[in-house]
Amino acid sequence: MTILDKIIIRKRTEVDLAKASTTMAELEKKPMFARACLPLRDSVLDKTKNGIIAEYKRASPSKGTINDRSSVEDVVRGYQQTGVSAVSVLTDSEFFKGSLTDLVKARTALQVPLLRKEFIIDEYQILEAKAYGADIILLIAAVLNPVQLESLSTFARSIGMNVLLEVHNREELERSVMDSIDAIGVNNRNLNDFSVSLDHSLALVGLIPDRFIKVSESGISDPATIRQLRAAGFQGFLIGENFMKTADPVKAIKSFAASL
Ligand SMILES: O=C(O)c1ccccc1NCC(=O)[C@H](O)[C@H](O)COP(=O)(O)O
Repeated sequence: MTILDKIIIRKRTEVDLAKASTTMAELEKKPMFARACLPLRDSVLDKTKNGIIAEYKRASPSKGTINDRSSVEDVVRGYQQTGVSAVSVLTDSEFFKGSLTDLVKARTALQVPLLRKEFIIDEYQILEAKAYGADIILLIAAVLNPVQLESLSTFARSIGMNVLLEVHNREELERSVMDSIDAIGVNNRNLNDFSVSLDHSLALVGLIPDRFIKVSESGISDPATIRQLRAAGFQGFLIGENFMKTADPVKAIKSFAASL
């Protein structure tokens, strides 16, 4: 069984438990649910911003604990000060030590679009994302078939959320392109064996239709890589570990952004 299989099995249980404790109607009544989501496209294309989608990431299946000392608010505020286009917060607790509380803390500290980084398999999690302050949801082609993708992305759009579709190879991209998504992210990390290669982004960028925002995800650790990805056609760059693994993620992103 792969790590992705294990995550999805766990997710089904988590969603059932969450539904039993808070109804969808209750989520819709939460104060943050009523706010209008910030558009990812505008922020990524804003020339005064740097295209980085900076991630708050405490731990991961591939690396174990990355940083369990830095506060969410301090880190995301620091990210925002360096001109990032968006911030990503992992909300999975079992494998990434994240939470919906982290998401709310980030929302309260931020004015840029906020991504709920989660393994979404059910509309309930999309309502949760909005109720806890996210503007963007992630849908992963490796765990959702086209019918599920269409249904979840259409639902997210119907409540005003932005949709980032994540693919890892050509087959996933070709079966998943649809009008109900806003952005396509190519994950350089193979989620089954954790190997990372920029070649995935470079091979797929030319196949992504221009109407979608193009994002390269994972394993980005130096400004020269951003320049290479930009030249290849990417507009957004999702980076977590490179900043979070340092003692001071804000200092790390400041020096990274200064060299862009
Ligand atoms: O990061 C992992 O080990 C991982 C394992 C299994 C599923 C997802 C995983 N990561 C989620 C992400 O997509 C990354 O956190 C994100 O792209 C940032 O990557 P990085 O800059 O390499 O931290």
